[in-house]
Amino acid sequence: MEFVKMHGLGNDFIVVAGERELPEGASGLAVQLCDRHFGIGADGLVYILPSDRADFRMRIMNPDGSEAEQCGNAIRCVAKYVYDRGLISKDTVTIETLGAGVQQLQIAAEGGKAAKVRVDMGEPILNGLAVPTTIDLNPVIGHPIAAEGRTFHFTAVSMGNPHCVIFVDDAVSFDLHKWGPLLETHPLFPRKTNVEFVTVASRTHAVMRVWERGAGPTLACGTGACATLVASVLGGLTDRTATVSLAGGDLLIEWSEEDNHVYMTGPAAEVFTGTLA
Ligand SMILES: N[C@@H](CCC[C@H](N)C(=O)O)C(=O)O
Repeated sequence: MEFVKMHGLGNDFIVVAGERELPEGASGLAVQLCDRHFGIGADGLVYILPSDRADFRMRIMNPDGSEAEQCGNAIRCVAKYVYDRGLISKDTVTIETLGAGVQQLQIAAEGGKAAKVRVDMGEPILNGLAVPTTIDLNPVIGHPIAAEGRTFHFTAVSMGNPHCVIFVDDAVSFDLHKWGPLLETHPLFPRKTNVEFVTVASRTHAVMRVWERGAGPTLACGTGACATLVASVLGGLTDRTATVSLAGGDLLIEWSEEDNHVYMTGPAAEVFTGTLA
């Protein structure tokens, strides 16, 4: 099996192309290959597949073997993979996702290789039951969530996958490893959730740290950055365009008033290629 190791701001993936469908056993393979000691090591196993609705289709498995509906950093890597290998002859590409429909991506190249990608991430889902949470409100803003004697307040956003956004005094020093897993598996989120801890620095800048569903702490989360911007706008904390700073670097996020879509711009990088015996 040929693979390419890629990343978006340090959120890293094993990317496999050439299959027609998600292979049986992909879940077990993700657990094995994503392991950082006994495998290749990655935050996800990504398959690039043919689509009858778009140029390509993406499926992504988390390191715990669960399948995610969408991944903002992986979709930029998929665009880079197909652009750099000449699988598309234009600087736009459409990619079908499991949970966020078909997305349009615009590639900015440097020296013939994709360097940055702007992704139309679609409309955020704010209906509590649709995120999904167990809360029948639309939207769910500043709702209490209690764990181990502490109560946080969260905004629920789905970008195809669920996010629980919590504003804190200092996202960088926040105890992600303690609270992340408790909130990821909280009963308010029936399909578990990604958890973002956010500090707003200015109207155009938020700092975020993420605990990802099925993956734990990662250096960046594209859908999480989109959910962060949406929650910040809903809370009146930022403008509709802002930079979200993650441990691995910055993403520019825009929530358009015109079409209600969220647009994410950021880099994608290839690290090495390999063959699995
Ligand atoms: N890193 C991602 C999100 C990957 C999926 C997530 N762990 C989930 O289960 O929803 C991103 O960049 O969006």
